[in-house]
Amino acid sequence: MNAASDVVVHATPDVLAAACAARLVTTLVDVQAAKGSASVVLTGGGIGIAILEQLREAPARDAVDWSRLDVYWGDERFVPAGDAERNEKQARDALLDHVPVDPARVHPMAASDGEFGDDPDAAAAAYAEVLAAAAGPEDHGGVPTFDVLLLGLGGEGHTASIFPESPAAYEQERSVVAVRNCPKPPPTRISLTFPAIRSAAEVWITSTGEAKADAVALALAGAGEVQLPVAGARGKRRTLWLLDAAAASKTGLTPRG
Ligand SMILES: O=C(O)[C@H](O)[C@@H](O)[C@H](O)[C@H](O)COP(=O)(O)O
Repeated sequence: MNAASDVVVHATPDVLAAACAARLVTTLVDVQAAKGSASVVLTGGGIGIAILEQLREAPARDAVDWSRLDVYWGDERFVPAGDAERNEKQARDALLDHVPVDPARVHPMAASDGEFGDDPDAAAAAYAEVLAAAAGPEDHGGVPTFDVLLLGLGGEGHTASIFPESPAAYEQERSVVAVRNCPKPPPTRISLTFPAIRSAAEVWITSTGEAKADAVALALAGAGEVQLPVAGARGKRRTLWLLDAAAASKTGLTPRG
């Protein structure tokens, strides 16, 4: 864990989701003011989708110029497009279908009934090409410098779909990989790897609940990224942990105010 990690603790999951949504609005507005457009990488999972739902209802929501926002995913469940398990479907239901995003700037990972059929390796390679096409001369490794990359984490320390001791946890070359036999269903997924995650300017790790408290504490204490993948999630400029009191309960940190 790099020393530059910041940790913010909110009292409850609802306050956390609302505060993250507000933080996302102001961050994206600032980035768009500075460089004309912005990019965000979305995550699946309970808090990840709750943030999008709060963002949909946020009073300042439309301070963001949705037409100048590039949307990516950190991981995706490799299931049919209409499957309720799809992170893309959940994100569209929660937010993207309610704001005027430019469809050409929304980049979902392929579904298992899409153009690559039931071949997650081909789907992963295609997404790596999407990222490479979006990378600029100043970017490294064929991945754009995402402005904000959102992540969740599992109780055993997974993040995106990088699970402990899995092949993805050792991947240092490719930006996107297929992941099989995941302990968290559905079993087949597509995921950004650590090099891609670490291309982000800011990585925001969001988590709630006692079940995550050990993984949070271990990651902040410097655990290794193969055994505890969330420990390998860090941004080029900032790594921000956004937690509720329960997830932070073994860090000695408590909500302020
Ligand atoms: O597609 C996924 O499942 C997510 O990307 C995954 O990494 C998730 O963020 C964590 O498992 C936390 O999920 P919960 O917040 O629901 O515990």
